Amino acid sequence: MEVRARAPGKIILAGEHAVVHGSAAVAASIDLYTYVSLRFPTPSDNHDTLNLQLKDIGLELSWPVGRIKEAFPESSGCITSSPTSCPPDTLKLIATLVEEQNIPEAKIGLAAGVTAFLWLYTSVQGYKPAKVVVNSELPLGAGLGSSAAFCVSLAAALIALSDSGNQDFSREGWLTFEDSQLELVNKWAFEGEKIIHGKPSGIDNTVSTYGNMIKYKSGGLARIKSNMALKMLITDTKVGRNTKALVASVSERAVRHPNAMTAVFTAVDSISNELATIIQSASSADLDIVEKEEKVEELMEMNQGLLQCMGVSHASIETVLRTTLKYKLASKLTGAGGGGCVLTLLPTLLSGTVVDKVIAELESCGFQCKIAGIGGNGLEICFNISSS
Ligand SMILES: Nc1ncnc2c1ncn2[C@@H]1O[C@H](COP(=O)(O)OP(=O)(O)OP(=O)(O)O)[C@@H](O)[C@H]1O
Ligand SMILES: C[C@@](O)(CCO)CC(=O)[O-]
Ligand SMILES: [Mg+2]
Repeated sequence: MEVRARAPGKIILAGEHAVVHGSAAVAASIDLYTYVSLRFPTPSDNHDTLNLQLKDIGLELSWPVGRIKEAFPESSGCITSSPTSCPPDTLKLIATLVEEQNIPEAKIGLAAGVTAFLWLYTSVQGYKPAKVVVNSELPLGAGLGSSAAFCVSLAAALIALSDSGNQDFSREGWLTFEDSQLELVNKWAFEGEKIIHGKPSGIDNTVSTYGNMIKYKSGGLARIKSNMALKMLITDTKVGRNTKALVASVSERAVRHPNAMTAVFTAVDSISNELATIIQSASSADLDIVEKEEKVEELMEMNQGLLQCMGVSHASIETVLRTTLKYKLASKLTGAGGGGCVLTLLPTLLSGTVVDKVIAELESCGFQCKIAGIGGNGLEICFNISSS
């Protein structure tokens, strides 16, 4: 028996970072997925290892289950239904298990993801031997929510094959979870995100779990029904960054300048709320659509200015902004910033020739552009009985 889970990445249209400090943010899923496959060996396989293959980085890690039990004997694998944070002592014990794998220095940023894997795996499945394979269509660490898609798809695969999973394995194709299970997956994924991000708001795992478009504020989620065909160009600056460090740097700035930063976060809150209202409002004529797009562009520019105030822009992001502005197009960073990806709104009436030109100019700077589908399905799972 094998289960596969897939969870989408995301773009944040407004409100990143400020959402960590209580402001509203607007996010949408994109049609790029992370896939996790989970398979338990049959008794005749005689395997007693937990094997993790991270295909995107060409890394295969393996732990004898006895070694995991010895390192942290308290995990029972029966707490599936009550997601809990990894206690600091356990985090240290897991860190030794990760260190023993001698992950190459160049890939050390991945250690947090592996730690999150071990916490989620042992919490839901205990010390069962298994083979877990991860691969993704998302760039890792580029602002498109790869960490959340990783945690959501992993939590879903683990829960689907847990004793309380209640799944009908004979159903075929990609399936959705029931609401109660989606909620459970989302909570476990949030615990994984805490290990990777330090202090996540929960927006990334929530939009990856539920898909579509959401407005999110301090744990509260409102689904948005878009009345606009938003077309976004996503430019990956290819400058690597780390969400945990960027989130921490904004918090430090907020401690140094509490009044100014509170004003910045309040302004972002208003931008996100206005953006959500515009996206949801009905439009009748072409003119109306143009007006709405112009407002969205202006709000994106204002949000970008405030992200600069927070200190999370980057020279590469500024290059994208300058380049797209030459074509009168508005852009903002998406996700944690510091490099990573930038969004540019492509208005409905923009000619294909202009789109081609702007992409060519951005790519001549060494950036990579794509137009992703926005607002599709969230988490889905698929069973493969024949591989038992
Ligand atoms: N497919 C994957 N395989 C292994 N590890 C992954 C994978 N996807 C994400 N990760 C883990 O997530 C980390 C990247 O998360 P990070 O939060 O820094 O960036 P992001 O989620 O892509 O961007 P953002 O949080 O700004 O949306 C990686 O270093 C790794 O630990
Ligand atoms: C930077 C941030 O706001 C979004 C990262 O995609 C962090 C978070 O909300 O967890
Ligand atoms: Mg992340």
